[in-house]
Amino acid sequence: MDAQFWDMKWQKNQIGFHLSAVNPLLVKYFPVLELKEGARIFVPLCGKTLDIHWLLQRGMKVVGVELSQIAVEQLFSELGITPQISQVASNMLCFKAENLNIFVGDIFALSRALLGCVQAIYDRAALVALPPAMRITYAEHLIDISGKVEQLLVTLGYDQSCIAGPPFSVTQQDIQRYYGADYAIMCLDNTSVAGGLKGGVPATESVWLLKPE
Ligand SMILES: C[S@@+](CC[C@H](N)C(=O)[O-])C[C@H]1O[C@@H](n2cnc3c(N)ncnc32)[C@H](O)[C@@H]1O
Repeated sequence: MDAQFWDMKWQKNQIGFHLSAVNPLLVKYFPVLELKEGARIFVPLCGKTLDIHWLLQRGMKVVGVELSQIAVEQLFSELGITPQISQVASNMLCFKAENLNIFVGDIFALSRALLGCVQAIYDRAALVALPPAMRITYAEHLIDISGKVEQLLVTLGYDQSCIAGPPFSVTQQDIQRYYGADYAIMCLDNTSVAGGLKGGVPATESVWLLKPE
């Protein structure tokens, strides 16, 4: 899954991962993060998720990173906000508005200095969008640039032999391997995906709270 793969998805509007409503799991479990109004939350691989609208309405400051400029332009357009756009690194733009910074580029090119201070991470369809070989690097990079803040993580579990990802199946053992050395990992929810994944493959959506240790 390289940049070209995701660019094509956005160009062809093949964005089945994009929910047409705020993720109910975010609404249900956001309070466990115990964030104060004005806290800054990082949404990696953010697409144009409506969850960002909801977080802003909750008084959060949101910072995201997304490869596709199409996605980010649509995000701001749907928010009804005109961003200020600046080139913040040779391979990174920043779309900026009040309480909202979205970096357009590869998360692996996002530094701690660019990201700035964040109090929490909300990962929905980010870890599971990455193939197994990239996930350890992603988890280490996320910890490195965020300073190991708490995470609300949403994953999918299913029989990977039935369909190819993304989204990829991520097990509890995987999460333990990626994050177990740095976080206490609590499973908050396991819910069957209604209708299954891509043509009905039974799948479970899980919510995890990762608390820094
Ligand atoms: C499965 S989608 C999820 C989007 C969003 N989190 C949501 O819930 O709708 C994954 C997104 O990550 C973006 N992406 C993939 N690899 C990336 C990378 N290395 N850096 C930044 N964004 C990336 C893709 O363009 C895509 O929009």
